[in-house]
Amino acid sequence: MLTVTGLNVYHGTSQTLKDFSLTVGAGEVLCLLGRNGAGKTTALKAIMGLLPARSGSIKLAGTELNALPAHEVPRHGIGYVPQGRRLFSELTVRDNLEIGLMTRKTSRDILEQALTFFPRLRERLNQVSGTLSGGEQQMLATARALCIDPSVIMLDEPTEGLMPSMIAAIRDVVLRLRDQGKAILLVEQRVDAVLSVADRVSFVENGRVQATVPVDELRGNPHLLDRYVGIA
Ligand SMILES: Nc1ncnc2c1ncn2[C@@H]1O[C@H](COP(=O)(O)OP(=O)(O)OP(=O)(O)O)[C@@H](O)[C@H]1O
Repeated sequence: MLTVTGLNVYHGTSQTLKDFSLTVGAGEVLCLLGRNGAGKTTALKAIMGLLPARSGSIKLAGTELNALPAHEVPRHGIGYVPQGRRLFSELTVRDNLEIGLMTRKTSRDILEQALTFFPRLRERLNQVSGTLSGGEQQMLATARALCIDPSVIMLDEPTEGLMPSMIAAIRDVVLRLRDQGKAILLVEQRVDAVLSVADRVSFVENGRVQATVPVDELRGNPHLLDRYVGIA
């Protein structure tokens, strides 16, 4: 469904993505795992058109997205939950979700569907989003991404700083979305979280995907974790 091929991205003269390639299918969770600075966030930003790629291809269901202006990319059905959530913190929960709806002019039914995943948000629609707990803010950022009715959802470290019960709640949502046939691209540092949610894992090192393995294979090969993330 989403196929990224040979992406090259620079920050100034420094090359941060080198021939970066991945593919994630409908009903699949692909996790990007790698050390700090490996290029995981850069990859998601480049897919969203937030960073220009000098070369390479980003295809969603056969449509080329590379070089589209950033505001066009979500309209093709890629939902993005950035690291740090990037909510409009002065606005209410409802307003943040409305902005999601406006992005792709999706119907109110989609908002209702998104809220079925997050009953806590439904109870707090009129609350100013900056006053939500960290876990609730993560839920809102995810719900906002769902408001564009995406076929692909990309989440950048969604469990960062959350307590275990919230981490479990986010994992359950990711698995339910996968079971609904969404393609999910997840950047996640916590190996336990990766093992519990991923179908396949792509190891990112120095701006490249060095290896992609099914998660079952990873369980039997702790040396891969040691090599690419320094933990076994
Ligand atoms: N705006 C920028 N200007 C210059 N260099 C940048 C910029 N943003 C990122 N980089 C560099 O690009 C490289 C990849 O960064 P990126 O944030 O993609 O890594 P990451 O794998 O997501 O790391 P982390 O796990 O720490 O979030 C790093 O060396 C980083 O310093």
